[in-house]
Amino acid sequence: MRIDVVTIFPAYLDPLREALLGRAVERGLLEIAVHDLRRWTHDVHQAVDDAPYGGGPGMVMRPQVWGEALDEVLPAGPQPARLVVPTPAGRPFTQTTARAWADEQRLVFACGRYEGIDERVLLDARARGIEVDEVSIGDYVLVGGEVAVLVMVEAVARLLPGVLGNPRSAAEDSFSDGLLEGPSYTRPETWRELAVPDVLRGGNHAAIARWRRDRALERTRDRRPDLLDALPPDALDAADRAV
Ligand SMILES: N#Cc1c(-c2ccc3ccn(Cc4ccc(CN5CCOCC5)cc4)c3c2)n[nH]c1N
Repeated sequence: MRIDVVTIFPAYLDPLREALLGRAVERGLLEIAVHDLRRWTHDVHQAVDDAPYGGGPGMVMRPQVWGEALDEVLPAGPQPARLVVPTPAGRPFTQTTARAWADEQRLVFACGRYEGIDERVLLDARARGIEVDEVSIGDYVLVGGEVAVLVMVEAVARLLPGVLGNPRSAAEDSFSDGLLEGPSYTRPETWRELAVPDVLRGGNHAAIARWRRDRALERTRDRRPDLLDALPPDALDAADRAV
């Protein structure tokens, strides 16, 4: 997979060169290119924004600059590419979204700032046959799209073959069975007079699996009852419903 990110703050994306993602790039499992949007300005001030038509708070990012940038980064023509535009007004970005995008050959992320990008940039991209997803990573307001891109790139990249050391991790993700994962423990057996639950120290794998599912059900019911409501009717058996 190749990922391109267009931003006026390229350094915000430096974390993509670190740790797991950095190693995946070094191993050729993933290509990441970050582009400074100001490269496509032509004025001495490198202006990327202007006042909004119709008035209102803040500034809007100019279509000309974005148009030239995306013409170069995401040229027209038959290519399987998806343009992702983070925005507070976007559809929710979820694990389902991440899984779908993990099958793409190319993802191009457009990081807005100010009050966002002139709508015509998205209309023009769609008119050029490009899939455009406007997505939000959560119900809170950020200052720009860069942090959202870090979140989304990590969520997608960890699903790519070979990126995670243990492929089971992605397969057994929290949300993979529709539930939050329960508590985890490691050595020592007792720490500050707090002991690891006995069941986890025994060898009864069926009992351990049952205990873990019970804790996941309890946690999901307590913290995310909406996930329980979204489960298919046959997702919970009698033992689950007894928790
Ligand atoms: N993903 C994601 C995000 C973002 C996000 C993503 C991309 C950009 C680009 C610019 N911004 C700043 C911004 C703030 C507020 C508003 C709304 N305005 C409407 C008029 O009244 C004032 C407020 C618009 C733009 C961004 C924020 N925030 N939260 C998420 N989950």
